Amino acid sequence: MESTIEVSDLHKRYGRTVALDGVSFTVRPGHVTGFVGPNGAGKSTTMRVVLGLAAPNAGTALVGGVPYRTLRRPLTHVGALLDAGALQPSRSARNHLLWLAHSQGFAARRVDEVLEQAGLGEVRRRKAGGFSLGMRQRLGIAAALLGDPPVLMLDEPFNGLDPEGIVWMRGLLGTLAAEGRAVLVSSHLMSELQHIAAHVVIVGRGRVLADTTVSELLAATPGGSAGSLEDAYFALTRDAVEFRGEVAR
Ligand SMILES: Nc1ncnc2c1ncn2[C@@H]1O[C@H](COP(=O)(O)OP(=O)(O)OP(=O)(O)O)[C@@H](O)[C@H]1O
Repeated sequence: MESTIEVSDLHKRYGRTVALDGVSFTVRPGHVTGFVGPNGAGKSTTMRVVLGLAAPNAGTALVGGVPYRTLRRPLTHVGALLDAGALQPSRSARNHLLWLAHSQGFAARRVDEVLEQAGLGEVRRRKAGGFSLGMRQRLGIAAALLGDPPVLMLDEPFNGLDPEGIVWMRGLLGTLAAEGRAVLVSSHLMSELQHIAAHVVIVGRGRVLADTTVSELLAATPGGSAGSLEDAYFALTRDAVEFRGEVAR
């Protein structure tokens, strides 16, 4: 199976709100692709469409060349972190993952492996409801890794992580990409993405503003390769900001 996410001319409306207005891009294996844009640009909607959680009004979204809903054991194809809060608070971290693993026919041994990989080995029996946001993010990552998928799609994985967690996440994303996986990561933290992403897709108001390598993007920005991804981002999104105050500098 190809390790790719391909979205093609996606359109999505919520009532009178246009969330996606013709979004197309491909996420390829072997590197981290950063997915960035102002609040309301359409990043989460795109990810939800890829996972079949939202139906587009037009366009297609494929994982490994096929629609998500046709995948027989989806967690072995794509691991996703969309909403780290979406868990049953009274379940322990381990039971949360066991429940997921059971639904897809994975062995309990795999649950313990991903708990260790996510740095949750010591708290595996604690109730997830008492977890900090950073620990929930780690649990979400463990769930995403459960099926050893060739494609990963992570919405704001750095949210709530402490400095040690940020360094850990950076290393993990790099490793997953180096293993040949396709890794799509949305983040508002440009400095983090500059560390880890080789490719970037920038969206604004439901449209793709740039789909390029980070080095090409920097070369085309005033300041050149010495500049920052943040400067390139602001130059591109200046006119596409929904809530201007939030990115004004
Ligand atoms: N379920 C929904 N019902 C109504 N409108 C929605 C819904 N989901 C998203 N939208 C709207 O669609 C647009 C795109 O939202 P989306 O959450 O995809 O943006 P985003 O880029 O992920 O933003 P953020 O950076 O704030 O997470 C916004 O205007 C948002 O208000």
